[in-house]
Amino acid sequence: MRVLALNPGSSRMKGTLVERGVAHDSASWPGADESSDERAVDDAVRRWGHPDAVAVRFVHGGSRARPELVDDDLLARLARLTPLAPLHQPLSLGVASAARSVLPDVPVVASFDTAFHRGLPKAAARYALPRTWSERFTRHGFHGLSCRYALRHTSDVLGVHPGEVRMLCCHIGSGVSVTAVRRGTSADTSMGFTPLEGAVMSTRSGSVDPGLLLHLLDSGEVDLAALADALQHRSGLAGLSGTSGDVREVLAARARGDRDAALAIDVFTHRLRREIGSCAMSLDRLDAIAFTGGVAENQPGLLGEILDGLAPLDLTVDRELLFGSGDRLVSEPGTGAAVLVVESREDLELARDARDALRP
Ligand SMILES: Nc1ncnc2c1ncn2[C@@H]1O[C@H](COP(=O)(O)OP(=O)(O)O)[C@@H](O)[C@H]1O
Ligand SMILES: CC(=O)OP(=O)(O)O
Ligand SMILES: [Mg+2]
Repeated sequence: MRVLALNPGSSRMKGTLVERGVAHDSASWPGADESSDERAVDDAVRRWGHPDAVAVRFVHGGSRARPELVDDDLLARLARLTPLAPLHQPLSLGVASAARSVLPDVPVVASFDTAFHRGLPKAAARYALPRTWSERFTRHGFHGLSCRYALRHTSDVLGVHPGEVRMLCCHIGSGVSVTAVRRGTSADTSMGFTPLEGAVMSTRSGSVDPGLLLHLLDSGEVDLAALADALQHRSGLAGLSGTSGDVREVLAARARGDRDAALAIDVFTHRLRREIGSCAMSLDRLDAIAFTGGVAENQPGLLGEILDGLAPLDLTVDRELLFGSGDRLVSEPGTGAAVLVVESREDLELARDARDALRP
């Protein structure tokens, strides 16, 4: 089966043609409005021909545990989740609709980041809110397709069944999250009801004292729309450094001696280590830590800074391997938890989901 896997990110849309589990070619297109979605799908078809299926990554699937075939009803239901993932959901809805109109005879399958975290124990999934809220508004977790691939890859490298691996998956891209994986599922994760919770991100704040948010609203400093805009688009590395939030720009500014950029990186790495430390406590032992996502894959220097601050985890990282390229084990063998850098292959997981969803 030839699957066109589409992964709309906040900065760009990535597409891959996957045939029988093997990625043939990938491309990316700038996002994102209706016409650019159609252009991207048109371009993918021109490059790679008609696929047998299209798979689209949706960050938020609510409580859905499995991929689903897209129809008008599903799109309408997923559109209701847009306020919970405003940087991502509209892009996925847009490109799924574009795929249906460009390829009317081809099935389109929606895959959900949230599905991997369906097994979150209640202790990790619940917020300590009044009962009527704590049952309705639970922690979902995101970057699930990325975690699933990282688990698959890590268990291959370690030579053990995925169900036996106790690991952390640290996804460091525009969005940043840490997930503890046990028995093949999520034991805890840093993102919550929305992909705004947890670590500091490119433009997202990550966790902020809810008391501060109440104060900002109550004091009239901002209204709800301005607060949402600030937390989603103008916080994180962008807010602290005064750049776009692209890690490359922040690191370049720090190298020029910019103090705001240096502080932004310090806050980013500090808060990420805190999430790593707290997720590690959900595991009875730590076999591996996998680092994945655009920043982890391309910025070994910054990854080294993060790893340098993880002394209590007793990791032994080989600097030469760290500064290598491609998927690699960067820890010294036989010295505690394995440390891996893994390319985020959400595209392969998307294709797998499409095959599963369409299997007769
Ligand atoms: N050499 C590089 N190439 C691409 N992205 C890079 C590179 N170095 C750092 N990055 C960072 O990776 C981020 C994108 O990561 P990615 O996982 O593709 O994010 P997303 O899927 O959320 O858009 C960019 O914000 C950028 O800061
Ligand atoms: C969930 C999320 O933040 O995804 P991304 O890193 O692709 O923006
Ligand atoms: Mg991504």
